[in-house]
Amino acid sequence: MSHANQRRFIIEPGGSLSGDIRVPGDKSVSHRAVMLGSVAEGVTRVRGFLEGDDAMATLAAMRALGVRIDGPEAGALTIHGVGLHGLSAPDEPLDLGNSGTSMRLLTGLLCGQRFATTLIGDQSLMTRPMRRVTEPLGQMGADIVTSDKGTAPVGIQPVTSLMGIDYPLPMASAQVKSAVLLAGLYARGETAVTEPGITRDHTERMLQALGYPVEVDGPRVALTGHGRLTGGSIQVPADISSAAFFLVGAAIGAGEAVTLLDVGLNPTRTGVVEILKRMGADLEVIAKGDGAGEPVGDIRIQAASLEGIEIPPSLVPVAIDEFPALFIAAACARGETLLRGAEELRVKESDRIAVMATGLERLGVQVEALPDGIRIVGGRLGGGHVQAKGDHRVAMAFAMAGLVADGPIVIDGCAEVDTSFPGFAGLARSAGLPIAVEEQAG
Ligand SMILES: O=C(O)C1=C[C@@H](OP(=O)(O)O)[C@@H](O)[C@H](O)C1
Ligand SMILES: C=C(OP(=O)(O)O)C(=O)O
Repeated sequence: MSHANQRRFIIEPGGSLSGDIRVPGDKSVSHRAVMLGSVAEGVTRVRGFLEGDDAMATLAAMRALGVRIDGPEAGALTIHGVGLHGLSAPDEPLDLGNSGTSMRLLTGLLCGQRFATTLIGDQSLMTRPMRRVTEPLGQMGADIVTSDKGTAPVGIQPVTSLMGIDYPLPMASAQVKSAVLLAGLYARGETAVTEPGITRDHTERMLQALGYPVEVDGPRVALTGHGRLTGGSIQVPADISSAAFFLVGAAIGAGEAVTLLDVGLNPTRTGVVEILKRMGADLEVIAKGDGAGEPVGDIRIQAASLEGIEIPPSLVPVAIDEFPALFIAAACARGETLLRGAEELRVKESDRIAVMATGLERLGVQVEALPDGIRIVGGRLGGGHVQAKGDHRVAMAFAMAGLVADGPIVIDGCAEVDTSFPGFAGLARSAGLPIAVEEQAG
């Protein structure tokens, strides 16, 4: 899971994107499909599963917890669900690699079990904050230990029961919301979470799609423990967070139109579309329907001259993973772009404000990192050597900058791209990005 190898991307100038592009399956939906399919009764068939390291870490964890899962084969999985009470103790700590979603959601799912589990991860994951989940889960009666700093290893001790809580989320986090709701499946009475801003609602949608009643009342989501999930079919849409790199690449470049196919259009994820539109992007969304509670469609986009904007705070949580890509769009826009209220970016796989600001400066962009955001003044992008610091989204964002830079861009620390977007470089090359990959044994 952790990448001993170093990977470098080199992007030569002069590329442009065109054509139809199908990016891999949605990472958030893939995690939830494996977790919920595992604790459902009967068989769940998943299609479009993301075969990236993060979702594969969740899959390996559920197997280690005694669930039989066939596949993945070309994105197809068959999960032989064991029911809410059918998981068994793993033989060793569960290694969740680079994946915050796996660690936080599994802490919720596993804290009401009658066996102990330890969760670990790679260097980046072992520094990410876990108290945000252990605190509310502790209020429910869970027995969880972290390091003094509130980081992994997460040691979960068995308990005989959990109690429901009514929890106001202190930050807009779908991972915390989901962890509490998953623990709520094992709790007495009602478990409710109220969010301060809209966050992705895949957990709620998938619980409902598998027959578990969930009550949604504005920002409050509630469920009652000890019900049943029933296995079903889950079609995972293409990941809008992966599509975002191509949306930005097409918007800033000089190519023809690009169409991103069968992308998940859940309104809790489409902030990137709204922000690009506000910046003046020429894009069209073609809705196609709904698969297991998740809306899907195509997004067609072509180059346009972009304007800097002030990003409305309400769009921050619904575009949270797309900011590295959006910062590249801002660097190519006319005028200034200002992002505030996005302090969560500092606790992702890297400190995305600091790492992006440093890289943009390297490319000659005028940028000011703020405690909770960034100010970017658009202009010409030069070539240069930047560090992705092992952050997949930073690596892919800077790769797209290569479409407009006037010299080559060299990006180090790109191996983790495989966590969310295996095959990124090949797909980007076939769409028109002159990207070369160098692997070095680390
Ligand atoms: O629930 C999820 O699947 C995710 C929630 C977000 O994290 P936070 O809950 O920390 O905002 C997001 O950044 C992450 O990539 C995936
Ligand atoms: C923040 C991300 O993921 P996670 O929290 O699961 O590591 C991401 O994919 O951008």
